[in-house]
Amino acid sequence: MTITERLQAMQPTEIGVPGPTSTDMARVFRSVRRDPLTFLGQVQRRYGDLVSFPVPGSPALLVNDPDDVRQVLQTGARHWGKSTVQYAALGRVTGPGLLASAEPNWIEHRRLAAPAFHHERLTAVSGRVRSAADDAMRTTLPTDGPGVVDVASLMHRIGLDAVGRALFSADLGGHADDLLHASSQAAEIVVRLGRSILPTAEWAPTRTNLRLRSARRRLDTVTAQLMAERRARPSAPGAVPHGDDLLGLLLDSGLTDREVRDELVTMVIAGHETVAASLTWTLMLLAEDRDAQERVRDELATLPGPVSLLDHRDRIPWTRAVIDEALRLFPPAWVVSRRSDRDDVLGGVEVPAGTLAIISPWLVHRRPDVWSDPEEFRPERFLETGAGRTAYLPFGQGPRLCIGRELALGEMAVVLDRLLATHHVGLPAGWRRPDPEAQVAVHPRGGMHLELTPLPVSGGRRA
Ligand code: HEM
Repeated sequence: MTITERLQAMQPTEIGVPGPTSTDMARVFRSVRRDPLTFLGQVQRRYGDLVSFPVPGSPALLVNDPDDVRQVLQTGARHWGKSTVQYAALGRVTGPGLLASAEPNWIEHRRLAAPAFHHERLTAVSGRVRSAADDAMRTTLPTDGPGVVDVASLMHRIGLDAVGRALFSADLGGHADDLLHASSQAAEIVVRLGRSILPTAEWAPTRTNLRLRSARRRLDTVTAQLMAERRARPSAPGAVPHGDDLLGLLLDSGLTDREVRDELVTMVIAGHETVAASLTWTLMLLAEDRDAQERVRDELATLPGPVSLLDHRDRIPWTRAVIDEALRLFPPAWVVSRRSDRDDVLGGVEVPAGTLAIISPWLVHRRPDVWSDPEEFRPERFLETGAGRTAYLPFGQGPRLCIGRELALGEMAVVLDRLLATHHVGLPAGWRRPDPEAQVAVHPRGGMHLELTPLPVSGGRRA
């Protein structure tokens, strides 16, 4: 590339879409990095449904209109791939695992992993998820009077353990601290890399690169141990050689150890932070709305036994509506991105190949033209048929829809069941909602400290 070509490539491509100028961006640069959610909301309000950012080279667009979102993620998905800074940063931790990978690897890996998320499999592992919740709560929840608990940290532990037990049939107890620490460190670096305007060479001995390398090494060690332990386990006569959970399926699939490692790390990162964040916000909303909380408790108490991973589908409509509404207000995956490999049309504007589309479920879920009183917690809206569904994508849309969706919804119902059966969730004195902080998922800044009060033990309480 000549110097002139390079200079030209540094200029934003002008396609006639409004948006902030380079000067505007320079002025708000620091606050954007600290609080991207507020910034995205502001630019949407100011410039509308298609907003252009002044980045060098191909256009970068914030895409808000539900029809355009569908075009990128679903209808035109074949031409909107994942070669974006966001997924390149993630790929530095997960490798080309399911979440970060592009075709053709992706489709083969998705097919291999799918049976681990089938309904029969989820029914079979419901008890394990329940035990993960019970074990973590037993040591954390107050037993003789109200106590303030950081439910964000509790939900993290449960989320990680549940992924381990459901997908790797492993009690991650021995590895949990290491995995939690390494995956949160890796996630934090991924976020930093994803927001950086200047790419750093991977080999450069920068502080970020060194920390990333150390987190990756620890993830490598734990996943290698999980694989070795499984290979050493004698298989039952007539059974699938390495077991029918995700780890077994991957080991029997002919993938290399590196590929299996990438999928395991992907599931740990994609599967525990998101569920933990969703549960944390759900508990906050229920603490703020005592009637909604009582209604969940009453509904769950009508079931003849403990909730299973599939009950959210049709047996507990109110609890499911609460979960759906919490995911609308606080979608943990607050941004997804795609890059086009051919010209397309968004919002009536021709966009060239190479365009970056940034989609924020956080914004789409708060559209006043689709959702009435969008900032209000109103689970009833999800009991009305089809309400707002065209502008609802906590798990994404189209072919790259979250593979863990059913597991996640099931886990949320199971954890709510276990916690609300024994404790009332309330607001501590001097309560102030924590600010949402956009990391890999949207977390409450500084944790979520709620007051948990043991309920009087009733004779009819379910086991
Ligand atoms: C409430 C919890 C969860 C939320 C909100 C969530 C959200 C999402 C979203 C929005 C995507 C699409 C990303 C994109 O289109 O670029 C996605 C993909 C994915 N999620 Fe989840 N997720 C959750 C739980 C889980 C769980 C429990 C697992 C597994 C244990 C998981 C594994 C994945 C994987 C592997 C992908 C990539 C799928 C593919 O591209 O084929 N997620 N998730």
